[in-house]
Parts: sequence; structure tokens; C-alpha cells
Amino acid sequence: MSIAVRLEGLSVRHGSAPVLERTDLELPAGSFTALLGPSGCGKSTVLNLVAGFLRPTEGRVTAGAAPVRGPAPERGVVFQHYALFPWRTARGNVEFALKRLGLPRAERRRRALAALAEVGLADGAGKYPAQLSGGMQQRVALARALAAEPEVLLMDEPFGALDALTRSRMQDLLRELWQRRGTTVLFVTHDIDEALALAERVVVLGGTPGRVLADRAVPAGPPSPDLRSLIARHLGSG
Ligand SMILES: Nc1ncnc2c1ncn2[C@@H]1O[C@H](COP(=O)(O)OP(=O)(O)OP(=O)(O)O)[C@@H](O)[C@H]1O
Repeated sequence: MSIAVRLEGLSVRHGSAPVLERTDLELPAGSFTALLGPSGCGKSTVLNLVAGFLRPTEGRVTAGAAPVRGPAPERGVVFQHYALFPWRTARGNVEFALKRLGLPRAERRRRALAALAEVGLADGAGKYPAQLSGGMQQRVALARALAAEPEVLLMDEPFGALDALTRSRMQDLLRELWQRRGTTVLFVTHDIDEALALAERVVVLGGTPGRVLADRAVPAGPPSPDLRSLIARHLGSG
């Protein structure tokens, strides 16, 4: 089993406040891990460290064989807020993100259209964000990350702003994309049911400074009430 992402002995301080202390975490290649925890425990900090937006005070972050030194297209990020350029179409937003790969224009266009089709937005490629619903905008943001063919997909409460039905459709889409592509996924959420529906593994962070309180495999099939209550207990104790 190869490891896609390795966090070793991570400590992070914001000013004098310790946020994470000596935290270790490994994400096997192709795995889907949900990261849960109470507000402020450091979930986004972990994701930002893997994305390369933040450097640890101590410890190491490795992706594949290489230390993470900054953001890179092989680690795609999807946030709760879509962060699309309002003056670009869906296709334009995805194409623009591919510029840093140095791909020729025709290849950028081909990839953008393929990624938009993959997320079910082939017909919306020419639309501007203001013409798209929240769920559709989040599909564009997902297509933007996928078009770069990332090995790791980092998602920070990506469906938190969507209504229940759209959210459930996006969860189905994400499961399907993950199964088809085999991308390693790290998914931050507040929602235990979302974590259990999507992930094969749940990691609970908590405490001050944050640390891993629980790390459990999610069995296939209907959600286990025992696992749910164990996670809920840890969240309550965060
Ligand atoms: N740039 C920053 N400067 C100072 N403190 C920060 C910074 N970023 C995060 N923090 C603090 O670090 C702690 C962890 O923040 P983080 O966003 O990682 O938590 P979280 O678990 O993702 O929270 P939430 O669920 O509310 O999004 C919080 O106390 C937060 O206030």
C-alpha cells in the first residue's frame, strides 16, 4: 500500500497559540478519509498544510515522495465557497486554472470541457457563475480541481452551503468520481452522517491544541450506530 500523503510530528502555532501538536497522519493512495472535529480544532489547518498554503512550525508534510513546499496542481483543493471568477464562464474558470500547468490552449480547452462533462455540467460550460445555482458553481469548482488530474483532492466542507437535496446529489457525484478515478480524498466536514456516507475512514481531531482523538475504518453498508455514537462522543469531548 503506497502512501499518498504523510504528516509527521506536525506542530502548528498561530502566534503564541498552539493549534496542532505532534500530529501524525497517513493517507494511503486512493483512500477516502473524512476529517471531523469541533470548530477551531485545526481541520482546515491540516488541509492547508497538505495543500501547501501553510508551513508547519515543526514536523513534515510529504506528498508522494516529495516534501510539500507549496501549492501544486497534483493536490487539488475545493472550498465551501466556490471562488470562481465572475467574469469568466464555467469553461473559462477551469481553463484559467490549467494555465499554470503550461498546457497548450487547445489541450486546456479539451480538459476543461471533459472535466465539466464529468461533473454533469456539459451544458453549462458557456454560462457565467451568476447564471449557475450554488450546486452548479460547486460542480465548476470540482471540475477546476479535477481538470488538473490531481493525485490528491482536498475538500474543506465543500457542500456546507448547499441545500439538502443538492448536497446529497453532490455526495453521490463525489463517490462516483472517487471510485472511477481512484484519487486520494481528504474531506473536512462537521457532519457525522456526511462523513459516514462518503468516507472509508473517519479521523476525529479535537482538544487544544488539536490532536487525533479517533481513527476508524467505516464498514461498507448501512452506517453503524455504534461507530456513529463513538464519533459523536469524541466530538462532544473536543
Ligand atoms: N491565520 C491564522 N492566524 C491566527 N489564528 C488562526 C489562523 N488560522 C486559524 N487560526 C486558529 O487556529 C485554530 C484552528 O483553526 P482551523 O480553521 O484549522 O479550525 P477548524 O477545525 O477548521 O475550524 P472550523 O470547523 O470552524 O472551520 C482556530 O483557533 C483558529 O482561530
